[in-house]
Amino acid sequence: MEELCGTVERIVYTSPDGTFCVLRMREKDSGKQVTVTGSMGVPSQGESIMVRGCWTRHPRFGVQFKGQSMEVSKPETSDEIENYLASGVIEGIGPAMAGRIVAHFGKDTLHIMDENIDALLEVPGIGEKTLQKIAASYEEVKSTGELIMLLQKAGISPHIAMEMQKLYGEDAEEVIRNNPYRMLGEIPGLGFRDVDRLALANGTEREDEERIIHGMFYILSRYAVQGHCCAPERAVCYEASRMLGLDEEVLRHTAAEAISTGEIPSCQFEDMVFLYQPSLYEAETESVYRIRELLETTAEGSATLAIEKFEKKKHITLAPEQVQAVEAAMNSGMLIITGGPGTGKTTLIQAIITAAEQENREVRLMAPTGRAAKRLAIVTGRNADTIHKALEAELSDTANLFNKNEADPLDEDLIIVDEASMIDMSLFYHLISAIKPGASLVLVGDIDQLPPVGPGAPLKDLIAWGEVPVIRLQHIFRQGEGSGIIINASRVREGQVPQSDENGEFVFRKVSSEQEAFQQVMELCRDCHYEYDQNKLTMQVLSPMYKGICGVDHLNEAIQMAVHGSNEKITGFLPGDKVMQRRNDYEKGVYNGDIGVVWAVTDGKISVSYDDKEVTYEKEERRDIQLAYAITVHKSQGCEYDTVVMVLLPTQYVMLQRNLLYTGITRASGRTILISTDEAIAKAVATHKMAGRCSLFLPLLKGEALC
Ligand SMILES: Nc1ncnc2c1ncn2[C@@H]1O[C@H](COP(=O)(O)OP(=O)(O)OP(=O)(O)O)[C@@H](O)[C@H]1O
Repeated sequence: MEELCGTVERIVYTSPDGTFCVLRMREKDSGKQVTVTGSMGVPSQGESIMVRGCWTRHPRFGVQFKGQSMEVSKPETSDEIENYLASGVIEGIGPAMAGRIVAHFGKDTLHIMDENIDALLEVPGIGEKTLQKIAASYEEVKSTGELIMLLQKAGISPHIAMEMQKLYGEDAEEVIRNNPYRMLGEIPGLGFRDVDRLALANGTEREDEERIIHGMFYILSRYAVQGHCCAPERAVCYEASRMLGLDEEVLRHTAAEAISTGEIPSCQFEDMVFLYQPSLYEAETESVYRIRELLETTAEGSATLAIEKFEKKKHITLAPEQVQAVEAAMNSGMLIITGGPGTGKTTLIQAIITAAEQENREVRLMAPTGRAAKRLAIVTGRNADTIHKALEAELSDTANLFNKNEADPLDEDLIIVDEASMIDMSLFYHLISAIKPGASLVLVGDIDQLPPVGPGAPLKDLIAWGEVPVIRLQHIFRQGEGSGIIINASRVREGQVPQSDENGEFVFRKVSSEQEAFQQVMELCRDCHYEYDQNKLTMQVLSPMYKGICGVDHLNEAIQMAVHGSNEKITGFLPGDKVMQRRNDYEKGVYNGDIGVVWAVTDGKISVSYDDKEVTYEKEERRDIQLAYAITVHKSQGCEYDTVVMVLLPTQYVMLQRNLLYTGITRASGRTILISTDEAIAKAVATHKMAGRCSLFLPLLKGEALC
């Protein structure tokens, strides 16, 4: 073990649970910049830290210091103090002001601020008002000092101390000593492992019941990240016993009690007990009741006239299954329409809208992602929202609130949701809870695509149940442009290897190595003049994974260098970079998956031009965007591009699945170029079984599970 001291210059990456980070640190002794990684909590930019750990060599990123634990120390030298003040930790002091203060007081700055903060008035630019702001904020920072020390011993960032101070005030320390696990879900960014370390260091017993129960919920949350709604009790107890360092018997005993009191929700199926996180339990069990209610709704509407009107207007004749779908949408409480690209789903949505309006029924259109909602709005010429927006969701790190719900449902009589295969169990529950009595729901999707990112696969389960009317669209209507892609999509769906077509709409470029695949992608980018804005937005490179030579991270790095003609890796964003929004931001009006081009980077602010608006990101918001020259197939779900370049390689073996290949190649409307090996494609088309998702939604619908 070595100790490394220095100042944090940049936080490069923080894991979503706030435990792991990658940072650049200016080492105190050598003055060199070093990369530090590790699960040791996340410090703030500008802070002085001491990290214990060892040097390692990362295959791609080179030499790094792998930290095991970290302590944040009070800044001492003038530079350290300036960095600390410039980090924004104290309200009213930014980088320029920090420079002026330290230029005036040098390394006595913090001492002077402790003893006589009024002296700051001597610094040019600080008047009474600013002084008051700084003094109040500094007082707060100081009063959290002890708390910071307490947290630091458990390797937790000082930022968490501020959050705790805000929420619990002077009771913060008491919470740590007497009820630490309540902080989970109350303090954003604090994960179970952090709280557990803190709790154990402050007197919580290893066998403490709260510790065991929250430990089990943590294990269940890890299952949820992998797509599972619940998990077998035995598996959860086994994993929790290992994680908590306790005997499995102790775990089982506590679990049995918590299950009997309902503290840990559970269901029984085929002689096995399955455990849930409370929100997913509610979602699976309550959805079953809501679906039964929906199925009891029998609207009585006629579609005949509307169909005739629609056919005349569009100059087409609806196929029998399309007619059946319009009629079913008018007469049932719930309907599922599934079909691949070009099978007439959008046409059907339009026909259903015409029929509903003929019956004076108000329609609401939605989709799970902002991109999909936008596309739906364009093709139907009507307003379409994300499901979250329609349900007036207020999302935060610690809670999700849906203002449209059973008590205050949506006003419309017919809710049509496109891309429904992307809806996870929780969102599905909130959606059907917000449908008013007597209203109907039509879910439209392509069941052969990837399952939702979140836990569960409700559309698939509902189809498998067999009680909800399902219309399967099989006939491919789209001819001409893009049909080569559709034919190959059908081949993949049926387990056959795709083939290049004559029109060049679907090109299968066979390669024999990862390196060759990488070169092909780079050549294509060059040939397609990927550096020009126009082409950047119409062509999209897709890869199944982030890691590897042909992973999204490396491709983005390489394409960014090529676009800017640089021989060195570029850090951050430059004007001209293609970027993607990573979360829904309703205030800015940009959504997860929206793609734009950076047009200016000034004072750390990044201005991005999206197709219909321009958005500026403050320095601290830069994590909301990422380079998007290449994106994952999962991220591309619900999107459509002119040209798609997709790589699929044997090294990405966990991702070699039929539905992933299918989803990737069907993202293009004009041209798909697939870069792969015979071996990888053969494996992908043959791997049909979705990685199993643990959920009792289907048995619950069938009445086979007991809760
Ligand atoms: N009954 C029909 N007769 C003739 N053409 C049809 C019929 N239904 C749909 N089409 C045409 O087929 C094409 C594809 O239909 P549509 O866009 O509705 O399919 P889709 O399933 O929504 O496809 P995608 O998912 O790729 O957007 C359109 O040009 C549409 O006008």
